[in-house]
Amino acid sequence: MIRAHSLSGVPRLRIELRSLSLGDRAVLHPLTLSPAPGEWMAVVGPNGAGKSPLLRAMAGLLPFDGTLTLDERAWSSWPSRERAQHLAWLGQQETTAEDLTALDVVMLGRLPHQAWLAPASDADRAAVEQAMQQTQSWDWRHRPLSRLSGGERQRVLLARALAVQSGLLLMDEPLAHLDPPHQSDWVRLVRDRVAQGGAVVSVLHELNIALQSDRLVVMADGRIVHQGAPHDPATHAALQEVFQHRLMILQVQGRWVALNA
Ligand SMILES: Nc1ncnc2c1ncn2[C@@H]1O[C@H](COP(=O)(O)OP(=O)(O)OP(=O)(O)O)[C@@H](O)[C@H]1O
Repeated sequence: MIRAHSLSGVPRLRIELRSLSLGDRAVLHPLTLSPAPGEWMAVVGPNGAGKSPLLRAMAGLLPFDGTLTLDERAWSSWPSRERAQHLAWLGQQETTAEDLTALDVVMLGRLPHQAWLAPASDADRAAVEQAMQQTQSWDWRHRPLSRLSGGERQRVLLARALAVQSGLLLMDEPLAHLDPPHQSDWVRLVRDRVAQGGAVVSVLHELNIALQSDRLVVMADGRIVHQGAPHDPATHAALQEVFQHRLMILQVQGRWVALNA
């Protein structure tokens, strides 16, 4: 596998949230979260727990009552271009211009690095090729997004996020549509990112993948009910609790796995 661009000066992201409302409903309640450089954090919990709103708030995409800081400086006071260089986002069911080719879509990830209306540089082209090779999407780079399968499309959108070469990578259900080998590739990509000093936060429904992260953030009813390592019995207890004791958490060949009970 091609190694990721080496990351330096990864800023510390921190959210201190008092509440977040959608419409007239408070869907998140007081919480604090701060992914560390060199850490992969997996946010898990049942449907409707508030995982997506939390991630969107951390990416500066949803307003909330509280503070969001990068290196202890208010998110809103950072120039938008610098924010976009530091933080890459992969959302759920993202729509983008479907008639763009896969290559053009991934090149959008380089916008934060390009001067206004400037053509792509050699560094931009290299970053795009690297990201597309990493996600095995390079071979169909000239195909429009509308003519790709769900998993192929997801890999292009993942490549776009990787091409930013940001220190912070936030991904909401990144494994949607990915088959098991590509899920394993995704784990390797994330591991590579954090080995370079990056911070990765992912919302995951795949508990077996989440159990390979550095820290599980377990949510229920708009709150973080536990944060801990995958091997920690307290983490297993929290997972059992939020999933109504309908899991079996076992160790198989040195790895923790969750099975439906
Ligand atoms: N537009 C909206 N207006 C009001 N409430 C909403 C809206 N969107 C979501 N909610 C509510 O916000 C809460 C959090 O929902 P959300 O789907 O974002 O959580 P989640 O943990 O990401 O769930 P899932 O695993 O189903 O993706 C739920 O109670 C949901 O009903």
